[in-house]
Amino acid sequence: KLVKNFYSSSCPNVESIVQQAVSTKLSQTFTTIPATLRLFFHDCFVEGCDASIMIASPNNDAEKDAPDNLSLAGDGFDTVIKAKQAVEQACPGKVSCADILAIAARDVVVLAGGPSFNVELGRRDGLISQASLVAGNLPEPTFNLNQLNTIFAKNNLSQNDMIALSGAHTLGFSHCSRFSNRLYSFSSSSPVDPSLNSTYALQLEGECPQNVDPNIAVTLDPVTPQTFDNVYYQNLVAGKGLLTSDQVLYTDPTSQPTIVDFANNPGDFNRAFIRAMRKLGRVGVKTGNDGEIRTDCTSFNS
Ligand code: HEM
Ligand SMILES: [Ca+2]
Ligand SMILES: [Ca+2]
Repeated sequence: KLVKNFYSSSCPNVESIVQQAVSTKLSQTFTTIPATLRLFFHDCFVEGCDASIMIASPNNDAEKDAPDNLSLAGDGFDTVIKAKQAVEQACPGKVSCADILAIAARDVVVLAGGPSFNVELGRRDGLISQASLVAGNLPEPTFNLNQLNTIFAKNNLSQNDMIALSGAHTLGFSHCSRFSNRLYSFSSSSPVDPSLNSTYALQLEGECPQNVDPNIAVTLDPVTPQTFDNVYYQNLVAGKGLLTSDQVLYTDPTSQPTIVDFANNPGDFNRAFIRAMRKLGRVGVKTGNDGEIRTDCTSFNS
């Protein structure tokens, strides 16, 4: 079981050390924020929140090498690596990479203007990281509501949690390939997804022309891409959800009332997001003598 003050005697300053490292990294690049938040999510959904995502393999067969993880921005990994190095200076061998990632994910939300919250700690680092274990465990941007609910339910997260966590798309970018079907090949009768706001669709066609350079990415929240706020939900109400999996949360009548609530009441969103982040942080955790405390987040202790 995780607890808030897990390191109060073994590494009392861990949270301020991590926060300092995250701030320094942020002063170098804004991508620190969305990259770290997404990294936490992808870690927790595969083998639990155990920093399995951090392992680097010389054979490119670790979790991070799986197709679903190739678009994770390097700055998220770098944030955790830097924070771990700073923590090791103060308290060598005490704090897991999994906990450092959980703290850093909270810190980036706060640094982007989002709500602050306590992070439960005591996770141990996993001993497994395999690319082959990723497929089927992460949601795809083409998922409908049922598919989203099913994959989140496997991780003890409710529809409400799933909707709140999707609010992370208030920050960051998506490559054109993840949604271009909505612009050019939606259906035989309508190449453009009719749930897309038509002005927004034209804007996206401008940013993502057919056969665009695969490195081009556009903001997930076209209005406030650098601020953690509830504008993501206001966008969905306006037909400005970038991914199918975003827009479906408003289109589907089952989830629409929650979207309208979060769009109108930022306090409701913030409370739901905090609760969901805590629950996400408990997924599949190893505690006690399970796993290990890695010295270097990118490799198992030998
Ligand atoms: C609900 C199901 C979800 C789906 C289908 C999904 C899918 C995606 C996709 C396709 C991208 C764009 C990747 C790229 O092309 O580079 C993305 C980006 C992102 N996702 Fe999600 N995601 C989901 C949930 C989440 C959750 C729960 C979080 C965190 C709590 C999250 C955080 C992010 C962030 C911050 C970015 C921007 C990354 C960056 O700019 O580097 N997503 N997501
Ligand atoms: Ca993991
Ligand atoms: Ca925003």
